[in-house]
Amino acid sequence: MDRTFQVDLRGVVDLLSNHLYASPRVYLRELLQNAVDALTARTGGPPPAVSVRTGAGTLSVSDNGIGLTEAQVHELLATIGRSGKRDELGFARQEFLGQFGIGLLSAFLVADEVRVVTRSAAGGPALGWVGRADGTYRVEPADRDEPGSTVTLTARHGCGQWFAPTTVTELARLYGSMLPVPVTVDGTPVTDAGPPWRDDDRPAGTRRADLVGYAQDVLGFTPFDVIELSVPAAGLTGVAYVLPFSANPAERTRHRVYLKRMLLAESVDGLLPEWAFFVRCVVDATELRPTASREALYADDALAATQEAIGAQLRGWLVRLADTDPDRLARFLAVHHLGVKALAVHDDEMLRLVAQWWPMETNVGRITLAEFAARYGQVRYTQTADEFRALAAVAAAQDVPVLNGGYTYDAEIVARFGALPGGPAVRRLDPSELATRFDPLPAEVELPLQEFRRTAQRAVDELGCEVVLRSFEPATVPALYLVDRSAAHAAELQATRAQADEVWAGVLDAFVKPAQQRPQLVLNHRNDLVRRVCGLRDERLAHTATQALYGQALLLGHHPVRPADVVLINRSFLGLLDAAVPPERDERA
Ligand SMILES: Nc1ncnc2c1ncn2[C@@H]1O[C@H](COP(=O)(O)OP(=O)(O)OP(=O)(O)O)[C@@H](O)[C@H]1O
Repeated sequence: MDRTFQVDLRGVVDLLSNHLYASPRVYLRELLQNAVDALTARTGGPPPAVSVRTGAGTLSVSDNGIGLTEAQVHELLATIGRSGKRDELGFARQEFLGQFGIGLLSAFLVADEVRVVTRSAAGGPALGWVGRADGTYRVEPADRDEPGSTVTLTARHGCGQWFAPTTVTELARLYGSMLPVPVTVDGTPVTDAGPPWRDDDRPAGTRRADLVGYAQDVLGFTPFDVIELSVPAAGLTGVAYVLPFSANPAERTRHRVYLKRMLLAESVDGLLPEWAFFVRCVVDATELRPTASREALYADDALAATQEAIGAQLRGWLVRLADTDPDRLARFLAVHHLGVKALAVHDDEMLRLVAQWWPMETNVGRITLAEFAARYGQVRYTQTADEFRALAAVAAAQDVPVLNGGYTYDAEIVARFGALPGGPAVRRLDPSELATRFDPLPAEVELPLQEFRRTAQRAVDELGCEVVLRSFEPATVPALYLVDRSAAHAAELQATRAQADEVWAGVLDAFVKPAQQRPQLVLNHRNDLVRRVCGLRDERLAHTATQALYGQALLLGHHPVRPADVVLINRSFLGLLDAAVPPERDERA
């Protein structure tokens, strides 16, 4: 014989209270929702109304909706998981908020007893249904003249705070302020005229002021701008508020979502594409599905399509702003450039927007990528901010414009900009290419310095570096340490090899090709100090001074400092100190 499952209601209530819902406060939402659904189901009745009343340890929600017949009371109220809001095939019916057939159970989060007095609009007598948290119920005759239902809860011991009039009013307003039927709590209306973005005959200025006012009251900020959203396929309308402050890109922004005008939750995830962290949305949708807890959106194709559609509308706003109000766009970018740049890494249109409007750091001032390309034809950039700091001034003096690609996304954006059809030639600055622009010394200056050059070379030989004497601007820079990129790569391999075991070192050897060029220590003969060092007669001091110049150039360029470099920097520092401090006086003299 087939038997049916038995359900232990205490277990189910525990499941709901501790695992499904985040807070018992949802009980009021479920009651309001049932009342609204009952009104939706009734056609041709009196004007719909929902009234919530608070009493001593009780709360009741009345509607003049469709009501229930005796058969429905047994079938729908007393059967967990049975809902009158599904069609013959068992699908959730579009027009209703409820669908799972478990919402009423949430009343047991705060009450031991739930009493429903109902009279069906289809006729028949009024009935009372009393359900208890222990899983028993009874049906009894009751008094009620008009069709509709009143659900009354009696507070469980210790749950009185959920029945306090101020709490009830607050919750009713939170969940129900946008509902399409009037709701009152103890006679006071809690429903507004509808969503602030509704289409009605308000003058445009008033409508805008309402939208801004809503953000101020409910979200707590004055938006930079308000973008109206509409995604017909999801039955979605609403607004995206552009944040007036910068948001953390790693933190997903959460949005206030209403489903059929009932608040789903105040911080819903997954409504917008990840890059859109510069807005907070408030939306109402009819075609998106809630999860069973009704606190999040169900991640299905409809949600994915909605995400994409909202993303497109935000992009559209940005593009329009660029076309119509560049000053405002500049102000927007000053706050939200990270988000837009993150987008530009994948999206050509945003890439053009950033290139055209976002001023980047260069050694010819802050200018946009587009202007930089237009002015100089080709775009040279550094991969890191350190590299930029070390070389910007020297490159500028050689008339080599360089852009700092060290900020988040900038190097990627520059490289992608070059790859656009018709984009400029783009290349990473190769430091060794700067050296080719430095002036060689005239023969009559160079020749007498041969001896010094050999001494200097010996001083840094063990570090694999080549000493070069040149003359360049700015004269304030005494020495530059320049590594061309293939040399930098070879140096890294060498360092790894030194730490690797034999077998691994053998493998690495296969990759170590002779570097085309060793790193260069370029001494600037235009610099006064360097000229004096070149003229030193004392070979030991010249040796130490060269090592000191090497250390200074290494540190200034933020180059990696190896153990051998540390030893040398130390030695040269002490050596110079030794030369500078007068010797101890001989007391006997
Ligand atoms: N105020 C009411 N008027 C008429 N019928 C009601 C009322 N409240 C509950 N019902 C009936 O009881 C059924 C069960 O309600 P319950 O809230 O448990 O589930 P639901 O609203 O169908 O779905 P969900 O779990 O998604 O809320 C409803 O489908 C509805 O038919």
